[in-house]
Amino acid sequence: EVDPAFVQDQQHRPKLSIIEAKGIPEIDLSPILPHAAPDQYDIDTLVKEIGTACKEWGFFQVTNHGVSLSLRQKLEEASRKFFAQSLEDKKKVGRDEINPTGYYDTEHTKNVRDWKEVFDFLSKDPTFIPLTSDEFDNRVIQWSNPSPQYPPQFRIIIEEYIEEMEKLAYKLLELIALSLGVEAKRFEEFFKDQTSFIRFNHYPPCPYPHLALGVGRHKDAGALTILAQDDVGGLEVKRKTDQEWVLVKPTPDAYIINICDIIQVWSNDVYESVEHRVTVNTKKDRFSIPFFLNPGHDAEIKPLEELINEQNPSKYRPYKWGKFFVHKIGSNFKKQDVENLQIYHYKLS
Ligand SMILES: O=C(O)CCC(=O)C(=O)O
Ligand SMILES: [Fe+2]
Repeated sequence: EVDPAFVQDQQHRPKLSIIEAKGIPEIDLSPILPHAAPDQYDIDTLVKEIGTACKEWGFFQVTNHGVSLSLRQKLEEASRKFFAQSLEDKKKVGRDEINPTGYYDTEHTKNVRDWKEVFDFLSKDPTFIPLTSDEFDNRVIQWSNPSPQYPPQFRIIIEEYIEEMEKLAYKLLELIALSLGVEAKRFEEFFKDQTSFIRFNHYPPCPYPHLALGVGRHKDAGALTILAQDDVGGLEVKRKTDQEWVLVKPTPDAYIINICDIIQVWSNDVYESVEHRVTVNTKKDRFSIPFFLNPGHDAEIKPLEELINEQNPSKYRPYKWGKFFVHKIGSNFKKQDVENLQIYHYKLS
């Protein structure tokens, strides 16, 4: 018998026939590789491509991104070894309500349990974060990273990989800023005390792929996500043109990039954070590794002044990233009776 905690409402259950998202743009980043001689024409073309992808899909894949393939393979190998341990060993680096980093297997998305297990690791150790989501509570606490004992070197490999993710994320942010017509470094200031983290996902085979999801439909709350998926497939994106769920076909060595809620707000809805989800299958384990680029907890998020005017007024009321983040994390940790906080709750009507 399937545990009802995992069962999706009828209208959110996956279809068995899948549409392949051939349309998801694949973007070659070689014009901005460190050794590339900068050619203004190539860079302008790249910026246009990124702008179109952000507008039409909210998702794209990048190749020639400069991240070492052997480092990625080392990390993927370490992730498999970590999850292959006994539950008891994994729980030695388990998450709790005080320090929500490390291992856990009970995440909920929109109050339905996800068919997966996870290991989270922060970019910055310590990371400063508000104690509560109450806007009048000024107390700040520190989160720190777990110290996994197995596989050996796991921590060092993760730290090395995170450095690469940050470099790629900043390059992408510059291209996105240019595509919106603002200064390349416009977003830099928000990331001084960043709250970014990397997540290791393991989706075990599931006997009820028609009822459960690896991750239920959701939008990512931060600025930008850089995802490495393996060759199994399962990530689906809600296509903007017709609201159909389409599969993001695995491309070896490419990264999947998606615009998250904060860029949606900064751009005043020129770009949108797109819904996605992960389906599971009865036979294969699937592994993925998203890097979530998040600003400092104190960053105030609102549409960029350069993009609003009398004809095009701000569509959002400002919010503090840390408060939003803490609220979200609390609701993913356990099932709640109320609707979770979503970015549209900040929309001005
Ligand atoms: O596993 C995947 O492909 C995507 C996971 C995801 O969307 C998330 O962790 O936010
Ligand atoms: Fe996601």
